[in-house]
Amino acid sequence: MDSSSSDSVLPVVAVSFQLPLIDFSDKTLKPGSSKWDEVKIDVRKALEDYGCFEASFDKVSLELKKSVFEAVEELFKLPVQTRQRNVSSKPYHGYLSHNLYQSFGIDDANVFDKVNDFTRQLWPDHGNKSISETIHQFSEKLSELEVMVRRMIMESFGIQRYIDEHLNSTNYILRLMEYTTPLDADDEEESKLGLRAHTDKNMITILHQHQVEGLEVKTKDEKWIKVKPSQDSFIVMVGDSLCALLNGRVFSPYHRVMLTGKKTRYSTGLFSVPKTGVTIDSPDELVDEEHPRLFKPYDYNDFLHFFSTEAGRSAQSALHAFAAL
Ligand SMILES: O=C(O)CCC(=O)C(=O)O
Ligand SMILES: [Fe+2]
Repeated sequence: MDSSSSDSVLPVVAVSFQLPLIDFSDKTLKPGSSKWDEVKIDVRKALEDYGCFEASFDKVSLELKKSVFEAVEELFKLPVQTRQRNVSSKPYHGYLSHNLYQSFGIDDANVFDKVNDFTRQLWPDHGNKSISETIHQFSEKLSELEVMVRRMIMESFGIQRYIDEHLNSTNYILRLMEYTTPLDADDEEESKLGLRAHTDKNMITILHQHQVEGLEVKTKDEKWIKVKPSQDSFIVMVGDSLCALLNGRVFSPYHRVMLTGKKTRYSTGLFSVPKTGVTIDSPDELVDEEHPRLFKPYDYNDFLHFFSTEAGRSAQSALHAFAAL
């Protein structure tokens, strides 16, 4: 979400790489269990080193993923005037379209009535019950993975006493994305930029790419790596606001989408986003001599607003330009 550019010129070629793969499907994975403590260590390490990891999570079944992408294809077949009826009171939360990219945005996609509001925007007479159910189920189940990751990371940094307050301070938006390469594209081998390099501005993002590759992530040592699509897993990624909340202890990586070939690419992203009026401020527990406070407290909406300005878009890091001390 929230694309900005760190690359003004087109990009160095990415190399294939396997991100840390962490299993969240174990039935004994409950707070307090030994499995939980084991996984927590891996989560923290991956988020410190890469700002992201691959998560296998079988609560979202293959069948449910299949239904989601059938729904996604159906939604993108709607006429453009209909797609544009997906609007939101929040900036950038509705239907978006630029160059090869377009996406729908569904606020509070883990709440059935809200998903119903979305399908009613597109089918005003009676919505679309089956699509609403599919999207709701997917988001609700996937949000369980997102909550586990946030619990683990907060426990791991010794700030568990803020967990409930923190979890209550966010809600979710689900984005359904389509990337199309024009049929008359001259060179099939040449990569085309589907989504410019950016860091996400929210807390945590959970991505899933359906069959067609394209997602690339920049490592701390500035190498671009390709994240292969996998039908069994999701990519969990840190956004700038989690980085700020944790006083820079985790890394929010630049990432982008590069398209090769002519296949249409579909992906989904579940974003946990601070609610309106929430201030992001790192707890004192995370500040000491070795870790001086890095960011001033900020209102998430002010940060987004800064990001929509030329200064925000052109900054190497919008978070640092906006909030660094
Ligand atoms: O389509 C993708 O895989 C990535 C999308 C993304 O980075 C975003 O929406 O912020
Ligand atoms: Fe993103």
